[in-house]
Amino acid sequence: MRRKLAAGNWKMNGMKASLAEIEALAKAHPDPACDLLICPPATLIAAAAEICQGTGVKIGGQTCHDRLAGAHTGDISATMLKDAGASAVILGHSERREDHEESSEDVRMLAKTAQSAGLMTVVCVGESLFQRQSTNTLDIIGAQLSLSIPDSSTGENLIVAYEPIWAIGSGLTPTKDEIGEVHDFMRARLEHRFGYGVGKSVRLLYGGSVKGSNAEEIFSISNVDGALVGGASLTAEDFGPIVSALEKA
Ligand SMILES: O=C(CO)COP(=O)(O)O
Repeated sequence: MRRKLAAGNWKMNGMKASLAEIEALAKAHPDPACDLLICPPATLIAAAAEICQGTGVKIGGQTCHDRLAGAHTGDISATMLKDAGASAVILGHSERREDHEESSEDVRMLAKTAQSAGLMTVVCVGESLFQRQSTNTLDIIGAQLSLSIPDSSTGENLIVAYEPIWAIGSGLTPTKDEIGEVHDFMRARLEHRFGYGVGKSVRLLYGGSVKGSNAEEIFSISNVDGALVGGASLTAEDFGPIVSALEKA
């Protein structure tokens, strides 16, 4: 049985004062029936990890470099994330694929390095609106999956997040059938590539305008093992109802 996961991606949001939200989340869910992960900006990782020690909340990074150390000004390595107390890292988010021109091949290198450093990797895939309207979405997702995910992946070090780019921060969400179609397809692809056991154990998250009001419906979809939440993960008040819906799913 895959343990469900509610993950929050704070993106470039959050100051020291925002650590109170993580503390409140941990307090509100002292013994959560699902895994909880918050990925704050890098500046808050060490302090957040300290606060979360002994709680059900884990802390993650939002990206890392494909080398573990060296002359790379401004970058952060997987081992640094680990050293700061992170146990996971989001890789290949569409905002990084676009803003930093990260290709799927780049994402695979990052994931390979992060996995070798002992981090859980949350690899993001998703189609643009243009791709959904003009081509076969499953072809896009299939190509991203095969190119972005390293062979070193297992059920313990890989999570895949399906985030349709047009649903991120837009208030738009795909229909239940559309999400189900992509998640069933991703499950079949992973089983085909890694074998039934590993393919079955990789958790698949949906991301894109998840809120307290639509969480229950999204979590009822087959092969949706949780969510990667942006805006609604920034406060305990908004994230709490999503966590509660997942605990009940
Ligand atoms: O990009 C996302 C999470 O990584 C989703 O963001 P929103 O939940 O704000 O749409």
